[in-house]
Amino acid sequence: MLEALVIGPRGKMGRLIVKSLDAAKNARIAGALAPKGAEYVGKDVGLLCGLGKEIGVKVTDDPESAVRDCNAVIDFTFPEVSIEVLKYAVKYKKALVCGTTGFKKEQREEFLKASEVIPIVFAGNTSILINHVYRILEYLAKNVGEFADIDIVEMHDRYKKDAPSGTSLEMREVLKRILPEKNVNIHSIRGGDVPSTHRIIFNLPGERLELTHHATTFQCFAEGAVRAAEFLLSKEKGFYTMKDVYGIS
Ligand SMILES: NC(=O)C1=CN([C@@H]2O[C@H](COP(=O)(O)OP(=O)(O)OC[C@H]3O[C@@H](n4cnc5c(N)ncnc54)[C@H](O)[C@@H]3O)[C@@H](O)[C@H]2O)C=CC1
Ligand SMILES: O=C(O)C1=N[C@H](C(=O)O)C[C@H](O)C1
Repeated sequence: MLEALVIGPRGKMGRLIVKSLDAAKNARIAGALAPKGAEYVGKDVGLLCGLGKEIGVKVTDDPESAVRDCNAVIDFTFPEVSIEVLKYAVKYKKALVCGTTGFKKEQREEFLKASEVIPIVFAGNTSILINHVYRILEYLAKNVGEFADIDIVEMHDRYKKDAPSGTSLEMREVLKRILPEKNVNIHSIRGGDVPSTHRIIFNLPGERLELTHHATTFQCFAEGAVRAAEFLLSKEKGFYTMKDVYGIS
C-alpha cells in the first residue's frame, strides 16, 4: 500500500495531490511537509487541503521524521526544496516522485546520482497525454524533422516562476535526441490564469502542423503523480520517467 508524504500541501499541486491520494484505492496520506514555521503546521491535512474531513494526520515542518515515516515522497515545490527533500529520501531509502521544474543542470545530476540508491520518477510533466505527445514528437522528428522549422510555444499563468516550462524543455530534449543539430526555439508566455498549454509547430514550405496540449485543470498532473508513486513501490533503485509509469514504449 502506498503511504505517501506530500511536500508543500498548501501549494497548488500539493493540495490536489492530497485529494488524489485520498481518492485512490490503495493509498494513504502518511504525512505532509510544510516550510519551517508555517502557520498551519499542526493542522489536520484533510482540513487544510479541503477534503472536508479530518484524516488524523497533522502537517509537520520536520523533514527528518516526515520522510522516515512514509514509503514514498511526492514533491512538487521549488528546486532548492526538492534538493533538500532528495537528501532525506536517500538517507531513509524512500521512493521519490519529483515533479518540480526549473532545475539547473547540476541539480538534475543530483537526482541521477541519487537514483543509484533509490527509485526516482523525475518528470517535468506527469499528464498521460503529454507523455504520449513526446512519443508523437519522436515520430515527427524522425520522419519530417530534417525538413521542418520547429518551434515550441508554452503558456502558463502569471504566477509560474520558471521559464521555459519543464515540459517544453523535455520536448526539446526528445527532439534533439533525434535531431542534435536542429535549432528548436521555445517561446514562453505568462499571463492571467492559463493552466498549461504547450504547442509544437512544424513549419514546412506550404504546410504547417501544430500539435497542442491544453491542461484544463491541474488534476491530470496530480493523478499522474500518484500513479508514479504507486509504480515506484515495486521498483528497485533507478531513474524512471512517466513513459515507464504509463508503459509507453
Ligand atoms: N511535473 C508536472 O506535471 C507539474 C509540475 N509542476 C511544478 O511543480 C512545482 C510547484 O508548482 P505549484 O504547486 O504551482 O507551486 P506553489 O507555489 O503553488 O506550491 C509550492 C509549495 O511549496 C511549498 N514549500 C516551499 N518551501 C517549502 C519547504 N521548505 N518545505 C515544504 N514545502 C515548501 C510552498 O509552501 C508552496 O505551498 C513547480 O516547479 C511547477 O512547475 C506543476 C504542475 C505540474
Ligand atoms: O503550472 C505549472 O507550473 C506547470 N508546470 C510544469 C512545467 O513546467 O512544464 C507542467 C505543466 O505545464 C504545469
